[in-house]
Amino acid sequence: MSKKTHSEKLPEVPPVADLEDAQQQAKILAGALPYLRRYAGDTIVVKYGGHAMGEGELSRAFGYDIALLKLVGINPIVVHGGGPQISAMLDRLHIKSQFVDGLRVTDEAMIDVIEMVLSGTVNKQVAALINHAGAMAVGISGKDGGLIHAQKLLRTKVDPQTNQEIKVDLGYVGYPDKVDPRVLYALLGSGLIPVVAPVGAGDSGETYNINADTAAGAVAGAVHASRLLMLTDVPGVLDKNGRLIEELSAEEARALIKDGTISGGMIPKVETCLDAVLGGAKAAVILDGRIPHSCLLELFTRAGPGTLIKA
Ligand SMILES: Nc1ncnc2c1ncn2[C@@H]1O[C@H](COP(=O)(O)OP(=O)(O)O)[C@@H](O)[C@H]1O
Ligand SMILES: CC(=O)N[C@@H](CCC(=O)OP(=O)(O)O)C(=O)O
Repeated sequence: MSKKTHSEKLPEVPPVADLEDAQQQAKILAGALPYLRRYAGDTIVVKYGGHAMGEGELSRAFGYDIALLKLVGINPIVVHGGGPQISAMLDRLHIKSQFVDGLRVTDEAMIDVIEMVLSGTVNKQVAALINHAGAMAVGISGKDGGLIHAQKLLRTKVDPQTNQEIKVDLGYVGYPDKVDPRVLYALLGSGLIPVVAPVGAGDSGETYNINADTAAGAVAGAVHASRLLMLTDVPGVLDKNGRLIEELSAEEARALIKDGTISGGMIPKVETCLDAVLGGAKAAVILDGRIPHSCLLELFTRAGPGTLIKA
């Protein structure tokens, strides 16, 4: 029987064409040194949005980025979404979705399907991407280890006809009112990378569907993450003319939500970033997850490609 070496299990390393290429690679690695030092030992929460989950090369690059962070001494925690994947499954079951301010109204028939897609299919796919890159990721849901305790989210809206506030019932949509990070520390302490599905449990053990941005922000706060990276399918927050806004203060962000420039799924994303930075995170960034290696570009180069939200 042939003896299996450790290196046989590692993912393929791209071939280096010649010395010039090798020197270029070495230069890039050396250039990353100040950043490696800056983040050594830090916890970084990465929100991997359903729209950012590309096919093939792109998702492989994401898995490599997260594995690399771990291997250089950073503690990454991934909180993933799965909105488009949920919609596809609900469509197959002929169940219609309705959204209020970017949140999916979730009735009793939908919550089981949503939990199945998020904690089952998507969670395992994301963990597998990281495992394939040579690190060890463990997929859990917010219900595991009592990580995310949730409460029903209550929303009100102003009725344009009567100008009165009306209650909007979003069903089993929850918000994380308590996060117990012990299970995350246990995994991180064992050299593992937690991959978290955004569902939580209520007082009676009922399941709540939590917007993944909100879940990521709550996790980032609970572990005092130094950074929150939000990967999505646009270059960042865009202005009225579709141009990228590179930096946003809390005040500017609120004004853009109010005047409708920021709408739909971008609202919980920006609100989460604001909560994170106002709650003590050093920075929160909304990034284009369609750019390969966007996490590495953001953390280890000057060319941070998205919108930085500051307090
Ligand atoms: N001002 C804005 N800048 C960028 N995107 C915006 C803006 N307002 C609304 N959006 C929408 O928000 C979407 C991102 O949110 P969402 O669909 O929930 O993504 P994800 O699945 O990554 O969480 C974008 O695809 C875009 O359609
Ligand atoms: C309440 C609510 O809207 N939950 C989201 C959970 C998934 C999610 O947020 O996924 P993305 O990050 O890919 O958008 C949903 O049902 O789509």
